[in-house]
Amino acid sequence: MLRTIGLMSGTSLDGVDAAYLETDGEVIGRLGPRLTLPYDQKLRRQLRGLLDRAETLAENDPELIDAVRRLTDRHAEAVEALGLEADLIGFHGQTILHRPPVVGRNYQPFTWQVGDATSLARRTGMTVAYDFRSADVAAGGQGAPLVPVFHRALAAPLPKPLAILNLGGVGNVTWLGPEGEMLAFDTGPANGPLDDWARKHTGKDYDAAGKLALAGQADGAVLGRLMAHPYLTAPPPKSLDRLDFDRALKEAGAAELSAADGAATLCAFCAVCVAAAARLFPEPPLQWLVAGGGRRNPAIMRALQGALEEPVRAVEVAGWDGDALEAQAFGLLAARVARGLPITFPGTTGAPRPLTGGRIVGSLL
Ligand SMILES: Nc1ncnc2c1ncn2[C@@H]1O[C@H](COP(=O)(O)OP(=O)(O)OP(=O)(O)O)[C@@H](O)[C@H]1O
Ligand SMILES: CC(=O)N[C@H]1[C@@H]2OC[C@@H](O2)[C@@H](O)[C@@H]1O[C@H](C)C(=O)O
Repeated sequence: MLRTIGLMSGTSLDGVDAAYLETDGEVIGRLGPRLTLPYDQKLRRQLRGLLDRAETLAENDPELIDAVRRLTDRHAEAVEALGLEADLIGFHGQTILHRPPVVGRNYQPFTWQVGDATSLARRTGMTVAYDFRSADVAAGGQGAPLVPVFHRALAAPLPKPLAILNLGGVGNVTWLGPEGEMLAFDTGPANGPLDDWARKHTGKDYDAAGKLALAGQADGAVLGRLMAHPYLTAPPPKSLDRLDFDRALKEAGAAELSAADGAATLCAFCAVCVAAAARLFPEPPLQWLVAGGGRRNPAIMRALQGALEEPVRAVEVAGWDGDALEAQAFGLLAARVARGLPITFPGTTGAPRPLTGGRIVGSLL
């Protein structure tokens, strides 16, 4: 078993999650402590600015260089705060642009995670695995989601079929079949647009406990227009950029709604996207286990249970830590990179065959 520390900076741009995990890349041994180090407002604003202009951003942009330095420092602080020795760090970095292959779209597929792996390795004295997505995109895959192989290992003892749903800035789901089959893809927007909405209408970073959304009513007309978005019925593989639905939300008239109704509509849309995802599964799951910050929003959880037939529960019912799964996943993925095991699959990213990926810096194992 390798002692790993997984580090994930998600699309919500709120901070870095760090988790300790012992694994050989296939089986999960000991799960250790986890923590989140939040970003200060300056770094959040910087990252958001980079996301907004990522299409035209130069690699030597001074704002980018400064943000990468701060981001990497915060990751090193997270490793130091865990206070544990590890053989290997799994460093996802921050996605600032994700342009996966899409049928009918004529661009060069590209995915961009920022973060300085070399300086993280130097500062922590540990070997660092990073750049988990680009080999998959280069081979024609979506480059996301990457967590399914970890979900499969974690859920090994649970009855199947099973759906594991992560509600971060974007939603992603892993369907696990009885024979170890994996089908995974991004469902649609989750907390991302809701956070933007809360920031605009309340000045807060997010709608805590869904208070704003619970005071409103989902708008049927806006929801109806959003439901017609072709992404919902497109067959997997598929994945999203954090900002992919911004134009659709504007065109559907979401901006004209009251603060509370807008929030309720966004929660309902998150649930509608998940229900649409369920129609793409080979067979219905026995239950839904929900991870990520969205499981703390009762407006989202209520809308989900209303939209789905099967029981919907936070992953804590399985004894998992719903704030840790993504970071833990990058510990396992790092071990797979180090051992030369595949990290992406036809059923997860649409890779042409199980593919290795990722790069390593530091003293090799
Ligand atoms: N108490 C809460 N009430 C309501 N919403 C919450 C609460 N706590 C967290 N959230 C939501 O969860 C979001 C953070 O979720 P999470 O940390 O899973 O996202 P992420 O890892 O950055 O994203 P991704 O999985 O897309 O990479 C916050 O931005 C907020 O919208
Ligand atoms: C390109 C990118 O960073 N995608 C993230 C994002 O956040 C959630 C969803 O969209 C998921 O596809 C992915 O993250 C997780 C960790 C994944 O790859 O499995």
